[in-house]
Amino acid sequence: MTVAVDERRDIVCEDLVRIYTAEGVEVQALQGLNLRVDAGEVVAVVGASGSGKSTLLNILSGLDTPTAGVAKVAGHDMLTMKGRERVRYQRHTVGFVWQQTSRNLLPYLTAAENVAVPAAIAGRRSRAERVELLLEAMGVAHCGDRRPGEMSGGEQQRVAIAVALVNEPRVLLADEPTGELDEATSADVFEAIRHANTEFGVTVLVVTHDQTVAGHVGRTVQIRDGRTATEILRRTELDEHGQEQHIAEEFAVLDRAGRLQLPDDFVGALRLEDRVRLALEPDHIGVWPDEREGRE
Ligand SMILES: Nc1ncnc2c1ncn2[C@@H]1O[C@H](COP(=O)(O)OP(=O)(O)OP(=O)(O)O)[C@@H](O)[C@H]1O
Repeated sequence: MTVAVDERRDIVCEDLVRIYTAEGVEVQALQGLNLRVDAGEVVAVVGASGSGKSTLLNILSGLDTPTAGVAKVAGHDMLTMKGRERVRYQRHTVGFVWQQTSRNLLPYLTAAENVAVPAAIAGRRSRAERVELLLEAMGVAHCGDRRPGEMSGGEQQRVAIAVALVNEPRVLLADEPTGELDEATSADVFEAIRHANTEFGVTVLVVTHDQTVAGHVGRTVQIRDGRTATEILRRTELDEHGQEQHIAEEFAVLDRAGRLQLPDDFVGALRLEDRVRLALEPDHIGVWPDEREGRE
């Protein structure tokens, strides 16, 4: 039974911890993060600067090793993966898109050549057709013969997605893919990422501080202080007039130990601090401020 459940999960992080030690000072970048992404999902991890987003992506891409916990991508264990498995993993299992366009594309090659490079390294046949198909799918067929310096930032990132997809990865990881773009161009890039999911079936994890990503993905996970805090799930329903309604609902993440992090605005609205009163009701749990006498 457990195997069947794991096969559906392309990304599993359980109690993931990453501690950096710099000049004798410890920084806990990830403090027991929990995250699960099912095969075929598009999930965004959103958080403020310093919340641990890049640390998470570096671990999932096999560039960094966690200090403790579980991190698995498409069955590969990020804590134990070494040498040849790591190379195979980075070449075939995952595709990456980074914030800096210069990290995604080689400046002296055209878009088509950039897409062809990882395919050539992997020894793929029929490369030209695959390159053409991907540039077309990402809406940048017109950029095939241009070098990165001759394309807009948004076009470069869409070519970068094509590069990431060329070896048919199971998972696409994107770290701030719109960090250097304006809002309209960012929306195009997020749509291209979504299109990669619907057309090629790739599971997607986008890490960003850009809250507008929520409008483009099925699930947005909020990360705070190296932990996943709340989630927003989007779904589409038909109303009584047959019109599509987009519904976004916020959920708190409950970890395996039963810990729950309340959203900041809930805590602020009721001025909750230190201790709260709990009551188990038939279908919900009540949470109240601690208003015993003597408390301010
Ligand atoms: N190599 C490192 N050595 C020491 N501390 C680090 C290192 N990398 C990251 N950190 C610290 O870990 C924490 C999380 O950093 P991380 O880069 O993952 O955050 P982030 O959410 O990606 O931030 P940003 O959006 O600014 O890139 C921060 O406090 C950061 O200073």
